[in-house]
Amino acid sequence: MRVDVISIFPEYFAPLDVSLIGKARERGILDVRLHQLRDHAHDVHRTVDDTPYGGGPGMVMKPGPWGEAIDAVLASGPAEPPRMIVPTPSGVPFTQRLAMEYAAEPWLLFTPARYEGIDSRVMAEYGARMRVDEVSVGDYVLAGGEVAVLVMIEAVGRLLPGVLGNVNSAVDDSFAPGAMENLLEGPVYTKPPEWRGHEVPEILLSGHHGKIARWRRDQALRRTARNRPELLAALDPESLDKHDRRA
Ligand SMILES: COc1cccc(COC(=O)c2cn[nH]c2)c1
Repeated sequence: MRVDVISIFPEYFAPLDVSLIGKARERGILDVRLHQLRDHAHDVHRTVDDTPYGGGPGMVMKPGPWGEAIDAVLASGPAEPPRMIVPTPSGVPFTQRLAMEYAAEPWLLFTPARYEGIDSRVMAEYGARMRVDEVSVGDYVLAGGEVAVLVMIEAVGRLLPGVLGNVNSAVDDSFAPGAMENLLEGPVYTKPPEWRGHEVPEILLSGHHGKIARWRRDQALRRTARNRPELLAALDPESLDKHDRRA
């Protein structure tokens, strides 16, 4: 997969050189290319923002530099354009399902904004010839979209074949489509069996896989009911068996 990122702070993406994503890049599974937006702002101050039409606080990112930067990326790749992803609080929610959809794409282009956002004509211009998604990683406002891009690249990158050692861990993710979809992960434990007076739940040491699966599902239901009750409401009642209703 090829991933292009245009930003005025390319140094924000240094974390993509380490760990899981770093290794995926070394192994050629992921090809991440960073571009400095200011290289496409040609005034003496390399200005990328200006005051908003219609007034209001803050600054808006100018269309000119973005247009030139995006054109340069498109010209450097295959004829089939990338999916363009604009991180914004005003976007559709970024979910595991969307991460899986992106993981199937050959080419992604991330355009993280600073200030109050990008002149809307940029999305209109490119939306005419490719998929442009405005995506939110949460209901809060960041100073810029760079951190949101790191979140999405990590969530997508870990799904690429060969990136995660244990392929099951991605399939078993909470929020991954399937039996446990929309349930939060329950508690996890490892050695030692007793730590500072805290014991590991007996059931997990029993080797009885049926009971262990049942216990884990109960724990997932309890945690979901406590932390994300709205996810339970979304659960299809059919997917809850008679045991669940008791939990
Ligand atoms: C494109 O317009 C804007 C405007 C304001 C901030 C940002 C940066 O993104 C976020 O703050 C964000 C992304 N998901 N959740 C929060 C982009």
